[in-house]
This record gives sequence, C-alpha cells and structure tokens, in this order.
Amino acid sequence: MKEALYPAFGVLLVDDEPPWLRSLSMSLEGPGGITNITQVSDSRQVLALLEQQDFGLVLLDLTMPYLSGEELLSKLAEEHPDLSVLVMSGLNQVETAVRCMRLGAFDYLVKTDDEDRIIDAVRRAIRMQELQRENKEMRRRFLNDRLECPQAFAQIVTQNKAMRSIFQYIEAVAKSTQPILITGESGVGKELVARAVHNLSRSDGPLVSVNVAGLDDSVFADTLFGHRKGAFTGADETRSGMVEQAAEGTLFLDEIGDLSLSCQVKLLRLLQEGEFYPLGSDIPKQMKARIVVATHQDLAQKRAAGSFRKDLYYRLRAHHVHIPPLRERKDDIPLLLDNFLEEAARLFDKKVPSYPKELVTLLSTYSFPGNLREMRSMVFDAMSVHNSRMLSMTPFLNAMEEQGERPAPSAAGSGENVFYGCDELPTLGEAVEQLVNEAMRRCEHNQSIASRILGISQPALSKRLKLLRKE
Ligand SMILES: Nc1ncnc2c1ncn2[C@@H]1O[C@H](COP(=O)(O)OP(=O)(O)OP(=O)(O)O)[C@@H](O)[C@H]1O
Repeated sequence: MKEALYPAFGVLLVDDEPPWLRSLSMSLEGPGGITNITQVSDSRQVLALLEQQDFGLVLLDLTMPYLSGEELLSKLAEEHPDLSVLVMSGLNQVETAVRCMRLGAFDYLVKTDDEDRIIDAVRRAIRMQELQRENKEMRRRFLNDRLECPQAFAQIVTQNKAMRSIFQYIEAVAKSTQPILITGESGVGKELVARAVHNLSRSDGPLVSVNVAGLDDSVFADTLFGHRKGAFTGADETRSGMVEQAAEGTLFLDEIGDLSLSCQVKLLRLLQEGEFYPLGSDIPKQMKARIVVATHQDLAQKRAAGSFRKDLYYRLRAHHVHIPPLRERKDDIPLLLDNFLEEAARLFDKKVPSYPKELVTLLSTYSFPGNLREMRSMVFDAMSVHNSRMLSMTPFLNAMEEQGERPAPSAAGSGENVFYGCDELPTLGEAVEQLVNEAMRRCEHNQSIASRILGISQPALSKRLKLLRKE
C-alpha cells in the first residue's frame, strides 16, 4: 500500500547544526507523526530547494553562517509569500522575535527540550498552511466551475447547482488531514458523500464504516481501538479496532450526533492526540486514517443544549458539508426517477417503463420526509407491481397517502396569508374557481393529483369542474 505523507506538502528544516536537525526530525517524525520532512544544513541551498519541491512550511534557525536566518526570512517573504515560516532560535529575545514576525514569520519558537511544545507549534503551522491551500484551491475551483474528478461522485445522481458546489468543496478539502462533518436529513445521501470523500482522499487505504449510535462506552472503545488478548473476560484473541483497520484510509463514523458524552471524550482524545490505546495495552498506536463523521441531527443545537461537547464539535467541523433535502432540489427529481427506474428494472428483470409526465409533477409536489431513500423505495415498490407498458401513478399516490401527506404544500398550508396585498377580496365563488383552476394548472390537468392538493375526492373535483364549465 502507498504510504500517505503527512502533510501533503513538504516541511523543510533549516539549521547549520546537523545533530539538532537529526533530533528535531526524529521528534517530528516519531511522536509528531509528520512524515514529509527534508533537512538542510546549508542555508544557501534553501532557495534552490524551494524551486525543486513543493514545500509549505520551513522551520528556520536564525544564527547560521553564509546566509543568516533573518536574511533568508526576508527573501522567503518576498519570493515565496505563501510559505509558512516558523523561526526556531536559541535566542530568547523579544526584539528579535518581533522583527521576525514583522518580516512575515508565522511563529517564533525558542529552541527547547520540550518536544510536545515544538510538535504543537509545528502542527499549528501545518494546519494554517493547509487552510491557506484549501482556501486557494476552493477559490480556484469555484472560479473554474469544473470538477477535476467527476468519477469520484459517479454514484451521486444530481444536476443541482448546490450539490455541484458541494462537490467542488469536497474536491478542495478531500486531501486535508482534518475531519469532515457531513450533515443533512436522513436519506439525503450522506454515506454516498462519505464515499466520495474517501475516493478523493490521499491514500488508497480502505473505507471503514461504523454506526456509533447507541454504542456504550466499552463497546465504543473496543470497536474503535480493539483489544489485547486477555484484556477482559471473553477477549480470547487480540483484535484490532476499526481505527487500525482503516489504516491510511478513511474511518467513517455515522450517527455521530447520537454519541454519548463519555464516548465523545474518547473520540476527542483520539482526534487531539492522533493516537490510541487498545484495551489492555499501555503502548499507544498512531491513528493514520482520515476521520469523516455524519449525522442527521443538528449538532449546533445539541452543543447549545449541552449534549454535545463544544470542543469536539469545533474539531469535527473543521470542514463541514451540509446536504440539502430533496424538497430543496426538486430539479433532481426527473433524473433520479430515471435512474431509480433503471436500477429497479435491472433488479426485477423488467423493461424500463415509460411513465405519465404528471408523475414528475406529482413527485415535485411531495415533501419527501425520507428524502432520496424514500423516493428510491417508492420507485422500487411501484416497479415490483408494475406489469404493463406505462408505470402506474397509484403506488406513488398511496405511498404519499400513507405518510398522511397531501401533495403541494400551498402558501395557505404553510400558514402564510395568501390574500396579503390584495385590496379587494374575491367572492367565495371566484376564489373557489381560481383555486380549482390553479390546482389543475399545476397538475397539468391531472384530476387525481389536483383533488389531493385541494383536499377533496376526485369525484367531488370532477363535479365541481363540470359546474364551473356550465357557469
Ligand atoms: N444523489 C443520489 N443518487 C442516487 N442515489 C442516492 C442519492 N442520494 C442518496 N441515494 C440513495 O438513497 C439511499 C440513502 O442514501 P444514504 O444511505 O447515503 O443516506 P444517509 O443520508 O446516509 O441516510 P441516514 O441518515 O439514514 O444514514 C441509498 O440507497 C442511496 O444509494
């Protein structure tokens, strides 16, 4: 399997003391998990190296022969303004630090034996550089308005503009090491989006999915982190957890909004420290997988209510994708209908049927509380009983009826005053006539759909239409 480098860009360590370079590099690679490192002890080589390779971060010593750190820093600011430079000096001098920051350094660090402090500072600088790159990439993609890897989204049928923007956003952030939070109502396609993120990510490791709803503390820890043989009664074999199984691929945690508070602490620790302990082991393992989480719940609301940790919430939503419900992307309905019909026809070994054009109108008037999953199963139900050339609308109407929903939520139904701005009210007869005509127009003169919109039976509508025609 190909080793994924972290970060995706190079980190250049510049210092004239080879022993310091070696020990810094070992700290960053070992406990820091930073793997894309190059060392250079002659500051004169730095500019040439930057031309040859993609570096995003330079850790720069100040006191060096030939070209001093400060001289190099001002050249870097001039010639490579997008590069992050973290100055590391043996001098604890405020004036020097201020000068370096003015010259454009991202941070100033006094050389210390405190490994954790250095690692934290380097990670912060990496994160900032990642964000800058993502931002730039996103701007470029939005301006281009094109997808670089449309095949990654092949399973997601859509022609909707908002969905296309989401794809562009995903392409821009998919290679980041930060978590991605996917939200949206049940059945909108969050799992498909998680798959697309995985398809686009940096490595070719597996996609491992775990539904974390209702897992108690110990099952959650065992599922994610695994255990050693003998860790608890019944642990007859050492078993790796999902984090390890995901290796350098993607760990997809579904229903994250249902995670208990104690499990949230465990997940937060995993994200913060990038390592975990299998049950019964005191040797930490490094997490290499990318984390993608999804929920149909409103996490911001849960956070406000105190049932979702604030720190975890902010960590998870480093990148956030919200998928709109189907009722907000009705332009997708015809395409989805054709797609689901083809899928169902293959399953039932039937010919793809034609359908009345009013079917699209009918589906567009429905709110689809179960989103694409509901639409898919409606189509599959209809296809399972279908046996003529033309698909019947009855199974669709029945399914909507079962949900207790009449199609076409009207302005009146939503509580809005339809007579607002109307100086003179119509008579009751005129209002009825206009309402019936409008319902018929919206349903392309299909009486069964129009009668549902109006909340009357089809024979009652037919009678009313006859009367109107006589008048
Ligand atoms: N754009 C789409 N094109 C084709 N099929 C889709 C699309 N979106 C969703 N589906 C189908 O709808 C069903 C539900 O999708 P998915 O499981 O990804 O939704 P979800 O948001 O993860 O749901 P839940 O919140 O219940 O876990 C699946 O059968 C999926 O294949």
